[in-house]
Amino acid sequence: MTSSDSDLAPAPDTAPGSVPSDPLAQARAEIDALDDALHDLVMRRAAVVARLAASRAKAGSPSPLRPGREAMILRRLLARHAGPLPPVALVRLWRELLASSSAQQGGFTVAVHGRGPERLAREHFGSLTPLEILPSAARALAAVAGGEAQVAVLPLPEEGEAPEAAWWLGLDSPRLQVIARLPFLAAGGEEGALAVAPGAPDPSGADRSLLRLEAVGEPGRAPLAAALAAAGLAPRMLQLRRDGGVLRALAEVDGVLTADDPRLAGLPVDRALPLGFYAVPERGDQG
Ligand SMILES: O=C(O)C(=O)C[C@]1(C(=O)O)C=C[C@@H](O)C=C1
Repeated sequence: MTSSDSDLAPAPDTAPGSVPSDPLAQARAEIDALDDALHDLVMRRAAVVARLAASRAKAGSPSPLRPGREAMILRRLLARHAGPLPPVALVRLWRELLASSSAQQGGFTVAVHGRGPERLAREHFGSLTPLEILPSAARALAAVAGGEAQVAVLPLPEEGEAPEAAWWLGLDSPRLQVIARLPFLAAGGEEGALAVAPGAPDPSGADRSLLRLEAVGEPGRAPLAAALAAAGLAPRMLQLRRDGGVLRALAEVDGVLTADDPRLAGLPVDRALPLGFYAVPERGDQG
């Protein structure tokens, strides 16, 4: 046997069918078998997605993305998760799978504004999804409205931000709506972002809605919060801004809120417009 033959020949330990005696070779043989099994399942999963895409079951919808369904999948897996793989790594793996699954159902581009949103969009929509980085939230929303991108990822609104940063003031809901909050697995205290897409999001079973309020009479924060609570819409978050004589508020409330919700009718405001909803993020402190 030449030296090049011996380089190519399998080590005696790893000959097919034999049980390797060396612990490293044994673990690697086990990993190879598991990789084959995982790969088979990943290919089977992609074939089911291809069948779904071909079935026209989602025909007519502007985007293949179903963020509520994705949240349900991740919650279910996190609930059964055990062992040394950190939950954050589990979520990363599935985010790649889910993103490629959306891409399989049609071109999928994400318009992004902001550095934090750019990082979160990359993590959420996977390493292969094209990101279009835009200089303003308005440009990112225009890219989605014009069909150049399927989703916009934008900074979380902050009270006191400059009017041009407050993209939610001009969000053309129900045409464009907030559909997801990033990251889905949140450690708490870190930066967040919101995803906006055409049409209504799909509920995940545990969701929170955003509501834009406008009032000329300038009610204060406490009376507005009390009125929302009395209507059954106790705000988890309430941001206020006064532009000229008009008060505009952004409230985050539990559940799915739509424009025909009767609770909106009695509010002491001139306009109450739901801006969409998103799956309540999972806590990932231990991950
Ligand atoms: O359930 C669907 O509608 C799918 O398109 C499948 C799938 C998945 O891979 O599980 C892919 C993309 C959607 O955002 C949600 C789920």
